[in-house]
Amino acid sequence: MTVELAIDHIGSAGDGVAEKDGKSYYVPFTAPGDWLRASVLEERGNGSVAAIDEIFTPGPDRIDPTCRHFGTCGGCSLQHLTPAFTADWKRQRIIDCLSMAGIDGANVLETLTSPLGSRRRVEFIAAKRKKGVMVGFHLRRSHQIFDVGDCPVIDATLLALVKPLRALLPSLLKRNSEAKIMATVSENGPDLLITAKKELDLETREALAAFTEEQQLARIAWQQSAKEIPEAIAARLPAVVRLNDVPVTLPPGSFLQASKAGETSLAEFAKSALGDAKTITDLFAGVGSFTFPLAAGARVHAVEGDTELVAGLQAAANRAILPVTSETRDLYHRPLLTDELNAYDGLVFDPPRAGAKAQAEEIAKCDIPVVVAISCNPVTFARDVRTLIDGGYQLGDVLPVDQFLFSPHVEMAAVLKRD
Ligand SMILES: C[S@@+](CC[C@H](N)C(=O)[O-])C[C@H]1O[C@@H](n2cnc3c(N)ncnc32)[C@H](O)[C@@H]1O
Repeated sequence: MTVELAIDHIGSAGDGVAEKDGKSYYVPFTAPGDWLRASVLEERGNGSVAAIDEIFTPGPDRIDPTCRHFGTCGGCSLQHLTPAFTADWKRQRIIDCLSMAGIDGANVLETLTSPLGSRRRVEFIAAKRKKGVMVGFHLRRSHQIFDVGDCPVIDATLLALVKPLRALLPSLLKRNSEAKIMATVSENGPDLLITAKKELDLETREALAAFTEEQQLARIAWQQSAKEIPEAIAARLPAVVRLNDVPVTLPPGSFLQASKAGETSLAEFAKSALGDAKTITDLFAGVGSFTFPLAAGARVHAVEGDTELVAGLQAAANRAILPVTSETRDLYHRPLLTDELNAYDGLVFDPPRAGAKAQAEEIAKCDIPVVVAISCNPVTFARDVRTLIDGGYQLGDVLPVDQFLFSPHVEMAAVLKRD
C-alpha cells in the first residue's frame, strides 16, 4: 500500500513523522516539509513505518547526504538534514524531555557539535563468511554486516585499520563466526579490544603481536565474551589519553567521551559551574574526564563502579601529584548518602543511559550548593533533574553536546544550585 504524506517533524528515533487520517506514519530519511509518496511497511505502536518511494517536493532543511553508505549503514539516520536543523532538533529534544518532566522555561543553550571525523571510539563488527571477512557496521535495522569503505564520522586513523583488519582476521576467526572490535584513539596509537569466541593459540597470539607492530597500535586485547576480563595480547606502548594534560592509561575497552571536542565542552561547562568549589565529588567518574580538569583548582573525590578505571585514574593522579582520592562503589546499589555528600561543596554526576535515580534522590536531600548533571539520555536526565528540583535545587543553564553526528543521540550538561 502506498500513501502520500507531508512530513511534519522528526520523531525521537530520528524518523520523519506525518499524520494522515488520524494515523501516524514514521518515514526514515525524511525532512519536515517533505511532500512524498511512501510504501507502508509495518505497524509501529498506533502508527505505521513507511519507506520513501518518491519525493515530490523536498522540505527546506533537506540536503544531500555526505556519505555513500547513508541509507544502508545502520550508523547514521540524519545526514539528509542541514547541520543547523539537526543542532536545533537535538536541543529541542532536551527541551521536550524536560517539559515532559514538568520543567518548562529552562535556559537550554545552543548545541555544541563535534567536528566531522572526530569520533575517537568506535565498534566495528567483523564477520567471517565464505567469501572472506567483512569489517564494518550493521546494515540498518538488520544483523547483516556490510564492508565499510568511507565514514565521515570516525577518526581517520581508526578508519585506516579496516583494510588491514580484513587481511588479518580470516586466519583468526572461525568460519561463520563474528567478532566485535572496539577501537579507541590513544596518544600511542589505536587501542583495540577484540571480542570473539576463540581460544588463542600461540600462532594467533604471534599474528596479533605482529599486527600491533605493523599498524603501530598501542595495544590489542582479546576477550571471548563481553562478560570476561580482557587479556592484553600485545602492548607496544601504554594506551594513554590526556585529560587536562594528565596522561591516563586506559583499561582495554573502557568508556571514553566519544570525541575530544565533546569531552572538552562538557569539562569546560563543569569547571565554569564549579569554579568556586574547593572540594568536589565526581560520581560515575570513569577514566576521569571531569576529575582531572576539576582537580586543577579543587580537591576531587572520584567515585566509579569499575575497579580497573578507578585504579588507572588514581595512579595517574598520584603520578601528577594531584589532590585526588577515589573509591570503587556501585552507585546504583550504594549511592553516596546525604551525610557523605555534605562533605563537598560541588558535585558532578555522569551516569550511564539508565540515569542515576537512587543517587539523585540522595543528592536532592543534601546541602551541596552547586551540582552539575551530565547525561547521554535526555529522558533519564529530565527525571533526575526533576528529582533535584523537587529537593529545592534551581535549574540553570543546560548545554546540549552532539558527539554522535547524524544519529538521534544527544548529550547534555546542566547546572543546579541551591542557596
Ligand atoms: C557515561 S560514563 C561517564 C564516565 C566519565 N564521567 C567520563 O566522562 O569519561 C558512565 C560511567 O559510569 C560507570 N558506572 C556504570 N554503572 C555504575 C554503577 N552502578 N556504579 C558506579 N559507576 C557505574 C561506568 O563504568 C562509566 O565509567
